[in-house]
Amino acid sequence: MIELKGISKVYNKSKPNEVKALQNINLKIEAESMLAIMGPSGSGKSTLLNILGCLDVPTAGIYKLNNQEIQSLSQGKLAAVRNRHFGFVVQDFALIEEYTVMKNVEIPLHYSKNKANKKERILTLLDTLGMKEKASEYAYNLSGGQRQRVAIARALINNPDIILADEPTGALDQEMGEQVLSIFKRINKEQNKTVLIVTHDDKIAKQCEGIVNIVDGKIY
Ligand SMILES: Nc1ncnc2c1ncn2[C@@H]1O[C@H](COP(=O)(O)OP(=O)(O)OP(=O)(O)O)[C@@H](O)[C@H]1O
Repeated sequence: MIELKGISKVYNKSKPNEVKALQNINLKIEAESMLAIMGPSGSGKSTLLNILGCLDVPTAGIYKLNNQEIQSLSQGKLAAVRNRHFGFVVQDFALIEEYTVMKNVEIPLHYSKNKANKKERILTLLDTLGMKEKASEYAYNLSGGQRQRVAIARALINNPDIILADEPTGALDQEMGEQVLSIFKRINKEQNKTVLIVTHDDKIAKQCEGIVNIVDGKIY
């Protein structure tokens, strides 16, 4: 499903502060797999996730998604690929605090053509994540684990086939982290979504099907 060939990313190219964040990355990710991406701080994990999720483009190399080369698409076409295929979850949840749960999950639908049965779809999704009864609650009244469930619902509302999660359990205690991981496992197994999780936590990584190790911008 995903194939990276010779992907490199250089920030501030040819300037004194040039950083080679990724160097000659070759990686194949099968559809419906669940992988952890691990590596020391600054090793290039977020850069890789941003390129995979079409939030950024590589400096060199080929990125094929479902056999289509996407590394040199225009910004507009890249955004369309991103909206159609990817859902994002981040460490600090990135919810709008003064919005209700319902309104937070609705945000990606503003950019989607498929607005049919909006309320029903959101409630069904919240139900599968154990958050239906909190639909009218404001984000600022939720616990960390509940916030991450809402963020996961928001990532899923457009029915993407790939979930990219950057340290999704990093702001949660062990128990909440385990619960959130079990949600990702369920999404992977029951909804057949590909799940890629950046994590520093060995316990989380061990529960994935495979681990991509990055050191100094290279995969080992
Ligand atoms: N926008 C940017 N401009 C310049 N340099 C950047 C930029 N983003 C990241 N970098 C640099 O690229 C390298 C890789 O950063 P990246 O954030 O991908 O690492 P990471 O493994 O995700 O780190 P962490 O675990 O600390 O989040 C680092 O040296 C970082 O300082």
